[in-house]
Amino acid sequence: MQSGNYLVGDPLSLERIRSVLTRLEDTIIFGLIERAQYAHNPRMYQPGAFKELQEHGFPGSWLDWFLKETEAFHAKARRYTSPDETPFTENLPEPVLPPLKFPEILFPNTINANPSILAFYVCHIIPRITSQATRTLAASKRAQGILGSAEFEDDGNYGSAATLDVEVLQAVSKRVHYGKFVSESKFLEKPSAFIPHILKPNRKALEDLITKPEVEKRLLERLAKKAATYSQSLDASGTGKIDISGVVDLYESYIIPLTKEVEVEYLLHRLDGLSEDDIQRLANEGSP
Ligand SMILES: O=C(O)C(=O)C[C@]1(C(=O)O)C=C[C@@H](O)C=C1
Repeated sequence: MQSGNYLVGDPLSLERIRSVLTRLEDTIIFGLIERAQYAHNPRMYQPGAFKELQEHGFPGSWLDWFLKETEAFHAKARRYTSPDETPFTENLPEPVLPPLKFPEILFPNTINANPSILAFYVCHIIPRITSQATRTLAASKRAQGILGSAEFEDDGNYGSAATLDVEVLQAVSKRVHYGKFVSESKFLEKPSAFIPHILKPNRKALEDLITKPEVEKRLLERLAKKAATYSQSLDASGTGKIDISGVVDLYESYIIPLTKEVEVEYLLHRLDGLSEDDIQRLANEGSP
């Protein structure tokens, strides 16, 4: 897998976790650059827009269908038995192989941010990153004397575009849900700092504890550099193929805030079902 082997190394070292997040940046940026070659193709995201799918008994959108089919196949190869993978769809088939034994690193939880990821991707990211491809298509259609804005938005490459959408969504999902590992690592570093705000739930205090402004600042700077570099090296014309501020905004407005939401949500449930003695023991662990 492109983003590291979950079974290798200390899974709770913050350094290791951040290196996984950094590698996922590359996967996400490359995926977006590839997706931006194609037009927006809005009908891919509208439930019922393809009568062919409805005829096959599938009521969702073209993208929903791609997610369902891709995840069904990956589930059989036991992708979703791994604690760092979260599917977008439900009722997936059982793996054909016996389960792998994963070390129990995370506190049991049911956090799933995928509905929010899918919504912001479809409503904000896709229209923004494809606007350049749409403009190019519009110019070429205009040169051929074809007018009408619907034409500009749709290049008919539904299979290629949806394949890339699924890849980007899976990478973003993995990245955001890695917030659980970040939280576990930070919690175990100093349980006594978190426990009072979990027992008397205080989201703001927990968010302040997990927030590292200097890490976020470095990340956004690195991201702008990477997007500019990769975009140029992939584009023969040298004009750059992706809206760089769009990539930075994706992280600043959606990916980082959602990762933090996952971190806080995870912490709020970190003591569920533990006895007072267990909690006391945890609280004493981080103390001198
Ligand atoms: O690296 C961390 O400590 C994280 O919690 C991850 C992350 C991020 O999403 O990149 C989120 C919150 C922090 O403010 C910094 C970075």
